[in-house]
Amino acid sequence: MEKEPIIALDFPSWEQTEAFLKPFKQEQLYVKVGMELYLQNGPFIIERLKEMNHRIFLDLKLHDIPNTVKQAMKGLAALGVDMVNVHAAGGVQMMKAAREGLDEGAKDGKRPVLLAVTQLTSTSEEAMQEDQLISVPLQESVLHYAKKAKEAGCDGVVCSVLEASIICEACGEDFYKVTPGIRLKDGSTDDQQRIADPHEARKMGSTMIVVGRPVTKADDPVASYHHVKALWGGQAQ
Ligand SMILES: O=C(O)c1cc(=O)[nH]c(=O)n1[C@@H]1O[C@H](COP(=O)(O)O)[C@@H](O)[C@H]1O
Repeated sequence: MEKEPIIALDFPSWEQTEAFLKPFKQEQLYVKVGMELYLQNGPFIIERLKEMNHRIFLDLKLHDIPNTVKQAMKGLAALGVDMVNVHAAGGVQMMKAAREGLDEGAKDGKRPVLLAVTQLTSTSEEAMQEDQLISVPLQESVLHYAKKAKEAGCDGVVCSVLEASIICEACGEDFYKVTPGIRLKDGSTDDQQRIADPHEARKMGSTMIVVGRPVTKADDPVASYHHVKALWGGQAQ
């Protein structure tokens, strides 16, 4: 279990990202750069965050034909980020290709951790069945994707806290269960459907939690981050 919650830096510009990070002073963080920030600013963002010694999950959720994903992953590995992801729905061949790309592009022999997104935490069982024409229960779909991700050589999955324990049983404790959809009991759920608080995440076997708006939109983001971290670490109720 990672001690640091991953903070989703869902901002449009470096200026806003820097302003958010400033009150954290010298604290070393684990941050997530997603589509919003990366696609508008590019690799420059990664360089800046690395200079600040933060660990980086580059969340671009690749989903394309195997060769395209392999070549893209080669480039992402060369950026020296710590973790990347693909959509498991791209299939076993695509996930294998992602892993090959990372192995080939790895910097100093250290490749990023590879995760596969199962069912997005914003997806309810009802929406999955209707939009994707999947008739099995959502947990079964998530578990199926987790097994396929393991078979393809991924290090773990992105799932909700609600599926972490069944994945643990099927794929082992060391297989990463990275869980977004983290909400505090008194907060808003926003567009998330499968949510849990940091304390529940720890009990259910998440390896890492990803938290965005409950921290980034809080009146006092540093205090909110430390509250989340204490709940996650079991130092608060
Ligand atoms: O891959 C992800 O990081 C991800 C997968 C998923 O199923 N659900 C999910 O919310 N995320 C990301 O996790 C973050 C959650 O942010 P908040 O909902 O603001 O806490 C966002 O940056 C999402 O892009």
